[in-house]
Amino acid sequence: MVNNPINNKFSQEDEQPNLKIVSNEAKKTVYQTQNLDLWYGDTHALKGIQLDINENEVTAIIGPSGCGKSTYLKTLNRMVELVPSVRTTGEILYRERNILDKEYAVEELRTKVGMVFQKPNPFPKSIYDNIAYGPRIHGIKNRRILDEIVEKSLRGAAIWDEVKDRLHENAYGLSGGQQQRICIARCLAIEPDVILMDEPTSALDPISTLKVEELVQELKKNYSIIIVTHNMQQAARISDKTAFFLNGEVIEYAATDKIFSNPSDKRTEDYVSGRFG
Ligand SMILES: Nc1ncnc2c1ncn2[C@@H]1O[C@H](COP(=O)(O)OP(=O)(O)OP(=O)(O)O)[C@@H](O)[C@H]1O
Repeated sequence: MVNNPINNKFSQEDEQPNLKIVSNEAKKTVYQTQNLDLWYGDTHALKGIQLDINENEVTAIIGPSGCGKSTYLKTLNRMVELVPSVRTTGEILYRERNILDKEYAVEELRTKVGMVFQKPNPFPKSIYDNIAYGPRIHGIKNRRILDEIVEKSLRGAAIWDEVKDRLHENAYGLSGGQQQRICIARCLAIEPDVILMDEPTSALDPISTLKVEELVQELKKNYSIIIVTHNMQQAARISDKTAFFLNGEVIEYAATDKIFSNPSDKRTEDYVSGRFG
């Protein structure tokens, strides 16, 4: 039977004096997922998910293909609603309000929660227009303000120096790794609270991957980051907490050190040690 990861994770860590003790007390919770179930038609893709996500941390979601990682991520900005057969029960509290409540305006949520996808997806526009796109939609027309936002966002995504002399060239002319950082900059331009990342480095070479990983570490000072990754070394390198999903359930959720060095559940141990998945 699956342990309740939320209720027992800290008490288990307290019993392990050599492990880093993670306290929830100092950090605020950005998302609280409570009894979340999700179906695509008859497919029960998420089962009884309980997960609290802290602000200013990197939370990694790991697990084998088809276990529900992307589905869970896409519930956090309600993108999953784009699939007509989707049905959900339970609650996802974002800053203490249930985003699954129909009264919660999805447009409002999307201004707070940005998303970066597996494949870099810049618009077929100039670098400048890619970053200015969101702010313009929100009514900002003043050129000087837009210039400031563009520079700040590109600096925030650690790509300003590489593109500052070619802001009006098409973003498609950049490398894949640069395009991904443009997409992160585009996300920052709307000043989100949370950044969701769905395997953001799986299409990138090792050097670009390293740059994005370093960037994630930097960004967590100001944002809460939730990242789906197949790359367990990446989860171990960059995340504070890790949730292990299997068959639509959260099997274990704890400090990343614990998940990778001393997991409580045999299935987590088998997965992180490469015995399946
Ligand atoms: N649009 C959809 N319509 C129907 N079923 C879906 C849809 N998207 C996902 N599923 C099903 O939901 C389950 C979870 O899929 P999901 O994509 O969330 O898994 P994942 O862990 O992200 O997988 P991967 O690592 O391969 O990306 C799977 O059984 C999948 O087939």
